[in-house]
Amino acid sequence: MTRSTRVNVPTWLLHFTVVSQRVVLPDGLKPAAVEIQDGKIKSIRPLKAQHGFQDAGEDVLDCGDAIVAPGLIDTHVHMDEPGREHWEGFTSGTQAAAAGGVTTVIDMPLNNVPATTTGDLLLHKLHASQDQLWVDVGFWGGISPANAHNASIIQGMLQAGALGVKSFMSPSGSDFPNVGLEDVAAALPVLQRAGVPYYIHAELPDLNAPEPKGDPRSHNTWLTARPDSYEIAAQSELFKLIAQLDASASAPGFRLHIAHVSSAKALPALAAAKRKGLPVTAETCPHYLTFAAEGIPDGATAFKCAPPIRSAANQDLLWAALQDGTLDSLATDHSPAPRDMKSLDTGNFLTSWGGIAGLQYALPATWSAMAARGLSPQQLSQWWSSFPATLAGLAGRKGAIAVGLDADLVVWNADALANTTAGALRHKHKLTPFADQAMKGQVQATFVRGQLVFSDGAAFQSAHAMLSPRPCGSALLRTAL
Ligand SMILES: NC(=O)N[C@H]1NC(=O)NC1=O
Ligand SMILES: [Zn+2]
Ligand SMILES: [Zn+2]
Repeated sequence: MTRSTRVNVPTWLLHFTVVSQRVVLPDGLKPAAVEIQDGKIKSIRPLKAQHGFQDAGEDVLDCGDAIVAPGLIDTHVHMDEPGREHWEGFTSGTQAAAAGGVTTVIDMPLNNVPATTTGDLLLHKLHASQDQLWVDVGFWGGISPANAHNASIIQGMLQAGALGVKSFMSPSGSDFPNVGLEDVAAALPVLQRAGVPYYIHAELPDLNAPEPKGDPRSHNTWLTARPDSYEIAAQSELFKLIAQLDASASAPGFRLHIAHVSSAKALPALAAAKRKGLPVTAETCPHYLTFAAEGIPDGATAFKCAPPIRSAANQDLLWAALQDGTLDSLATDHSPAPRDMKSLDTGNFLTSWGGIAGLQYALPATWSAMAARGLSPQQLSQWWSSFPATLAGLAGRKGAIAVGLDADLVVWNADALANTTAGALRHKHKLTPFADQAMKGQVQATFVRGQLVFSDGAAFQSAHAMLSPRPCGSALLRTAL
């Protein structure tokens, strides 16, 4: 299959060498010269730190001490198009990604309308995305009670190019019905045989829970409405289902992936499931790692998301779980909405849209907190590029700086502050809890398959790396990889 929206840029624009004293390579942070041709990494040569790069015959983009890393792969983004492009949309969403050093996003099957639950609806979304993509974009299909029991519809989504599928176990807040355990159980063997991930929003609500009490302007009221027990219960039920599968029937690439783990209390069972060898992985998000419930002001609904942001003590345990491998990756769950849906006039956490806009700030939010903990840029690339590429089935093509892979690169300064003013923000809506935060990790340039899609000032533009004049991202379809 060759279905693709790739735009061909003349190859003479795409032969140059990126040089830096700090390139994130699979075996460490090193001085290196990365040669790019035809959108791929053609060669990687070591550099002597004290000498710099000297080869008169090559077009060199010298990044000095800036970090050159694999572009980030955000596997959890709601672009909301078609149908809710007034919430975000592919143009603003992928421009924000580019400005944030995110070179690939995988779009969720909701909150676009209708939700992406058939192959035809995926093609409809693909059509809507045409000529709007500034970074590469893949798609998850959606599993709801309406298609979970129909293997040919699920296979149809995969044949149309979905990289895997996604379900909610609690109401999604939009028009994508949540599944029950019987639906998950029906879909799992189909996904297992197909070798694709099953991404799950794992909160299992207690249907007998009383209506939330307390001041609706207090984040604490929202927190008590979405207790840790919802995450614990959902994961526990999922692990039981996964354990019942015939492991020998799993094609490579199949796994259950737990979206946005917020509760540290769910981590011991997750770690135990992994120790048993169950095909389970999990992510958390920058907002859970950088904000704490104690610090959320009354009425500040920009912070509302599900599962909710929990305590500072909980946050420390999420960091520990990332470091010990219980959590595998990071993703933003970028889920913006128009201002009026965030109940800013009343500050009511119970009526506000649940969803945080953070796509453009993935790198600085993560890095600021990592730098404070003494963690390394390689570690950031593991959580933001390497594992996400594996999850999305893109590991042979993206997620590392290695010969033969797509030249998806982010050049970033580890010490400079990111510009977090509204003027620099490319999201369609400027409401974000990261607004005006002092965060280290300034993205200086972003390359998607060798094409410059973002440059902070003129420093990284040259005759050989000119800012792309038009959307040059591709749709990443499973059937065309
Ligand atoms: N519908 C939707 O995007 N929901 C997301 N928002 C959020 O805070 N958690 C989600 O799963
Ligand atoms: Zn979710
Ligand atoms: Zn989401």
